[in-house]
Amino acid sequence: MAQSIDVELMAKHGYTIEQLMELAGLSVAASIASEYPKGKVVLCIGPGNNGGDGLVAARHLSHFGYQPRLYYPVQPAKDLYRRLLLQCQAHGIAMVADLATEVKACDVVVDAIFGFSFKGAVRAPFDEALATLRAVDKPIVSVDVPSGWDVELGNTLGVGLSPDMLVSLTVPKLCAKLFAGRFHYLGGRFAPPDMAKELAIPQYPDSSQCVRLL
Ligand SMILES: NC(=O)C1=CN([C@@H]2O[C@H](COP(=O)(O)OP(=O)(O)OC[C@H]3O[C@@H](n4cnc5c(N)ncnc54)[C@H](OP(=O)(O)O)[C@@H]3O)[C@@H](O)[C@H]2O)[C@@H](O)CC1
Ligand SMILES: [K+]
Repeated sequence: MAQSIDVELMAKHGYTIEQLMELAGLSVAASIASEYPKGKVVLCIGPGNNGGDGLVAARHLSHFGYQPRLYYPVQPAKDLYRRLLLQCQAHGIAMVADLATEVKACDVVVDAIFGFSFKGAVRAPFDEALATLRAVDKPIVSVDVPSGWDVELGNTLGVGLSPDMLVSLTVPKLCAKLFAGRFHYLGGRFAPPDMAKELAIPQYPDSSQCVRLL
């Protein structure tokens, strides 16, 4: 379902993954700016497109006056991610290695580790990262799907995060029904009108990149 929306947007409507990722990441930063005061944000970046959304969000958060830092333990050689990381570095966004220490000193944590393609037991080094984040007392903002959750069934493995904010992209995934945090936002404002109608996507206010659902 989630994957088929992506395919339709790209194969049928002419979008590129770079465009979708840019709008997705911008909407994550806009959602954060709607609810959390400016401060230190640690963004946990995974190895796929969910992580790419996080790299984009970090850059926009820096423009919005936040102090983002990246925990990015596995950096695939893919050109798109390499360029997004270069852009972050050009914005002076630091990389951090010790997640447990960093989260103690930050105001908000962004979970951009896994999205809708997560499956199976969590492999290193993300097993430890998720354990650290499960114990954290700072608000966590999950991008699209709380990491460790099955996209439809939720936290069936018992290793998933319990975010304070969930930013669903395009449409909430089935697991969003189980979200128990304070803020549920929708972002990724890219569906053309017919698709928006078919998927019953809520109206975004004016020029906003995000809309609060809960
Ligand atoms: N229109 C939209 O909705 C848009 C969606 N977008 C975003 O894309 C996201 C989906 O991205 P995605 O398909 O790249 O996969 P994602 O969830 O990031 O993870 C894959 C990576 O994780 C790894 N991995 C998997 N399981 C693992 C495990 N158990 N333990 C350890 N590793 C594991 C897996 O490794 P592999 O299994 O391939 O070795 C691979 O490297 C989506 O949720 C949304 O945020 C926007 O960017 C654009 C518009
Ligand atoms: K996530």
